[in-house]
Amino acid sequence: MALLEVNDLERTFGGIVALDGVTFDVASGETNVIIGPNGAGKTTLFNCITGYHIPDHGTVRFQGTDITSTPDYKTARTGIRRTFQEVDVFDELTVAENISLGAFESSPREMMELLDLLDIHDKEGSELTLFERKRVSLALASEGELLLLDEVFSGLNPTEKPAMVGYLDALAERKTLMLIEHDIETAFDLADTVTILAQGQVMKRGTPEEMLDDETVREDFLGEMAI
Ligand SMILES: Nc1ncnc2c1ncn2[C@@H]1O[C@H](COP(=O)(O)OP(=O)(O)OP(=O)(O)O)[C@@H](O)[C@H]1O
Repeated sequence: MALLEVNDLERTFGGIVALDGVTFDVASGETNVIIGPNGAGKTTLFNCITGYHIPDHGTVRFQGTDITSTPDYKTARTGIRRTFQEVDVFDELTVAENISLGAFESSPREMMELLDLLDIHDKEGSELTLFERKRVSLALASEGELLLLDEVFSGLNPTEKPAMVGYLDALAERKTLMLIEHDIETAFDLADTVTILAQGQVMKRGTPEEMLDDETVREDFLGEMAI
């Protein structure tokens, strides 16, 4: 059984069709990267998986349970956690205090160590760099089994990007990851599977190698990034 099963999801906003029959599975332990042009429906898909939006049609199942109508504050407890493009860390709290808000069932120490946060545990949120804030929000999300990560690389400098790939590789050994990513090279570096979303539909799903082997995908979606 797949960890996440998305079946025939549809979501419209007024006359705009954001998701138009999206179906795919994510296996436990898989790292799935979602790519696609602006307005493709990537964020709406995350919103429907977490229950921030309820789809007009279709189902989302997590660990075999139908969570389609479960609101987001409850899906977090079922094991789906999310990070946002706008990093949500409390400025007036220290790193350790921020992480204590993550409702960890076990000690968060392992995740703090993995994300190199132990040395800065007493630094206040307001003093953190963007890279540090992103690692705090990753630690907070890491209590989940399935982590939905929205553009984790945006705003990072050329030294921080490969370091973040390293952190995500380490996280991927313990968790199932879904990432929305605009940088194709980074996406393909991390992905076990890639999902191309366009106009609210899954255009193709497969390994990075399968994407690169597909001439239509190369021409239509990968552009000059496909070397
Ligand atoms: N709350 C909303 N109200 C109205 N329209 C929305 C809303 N959320 C999304 N849309 C529309 O749905 C479509 C899909 O948007 P979505 O944000 O999911 O795309 P995306 O692939 O995440 O885009 P981007 O890469 O630019 O973030 C777009 O046309 C968008 O304008």
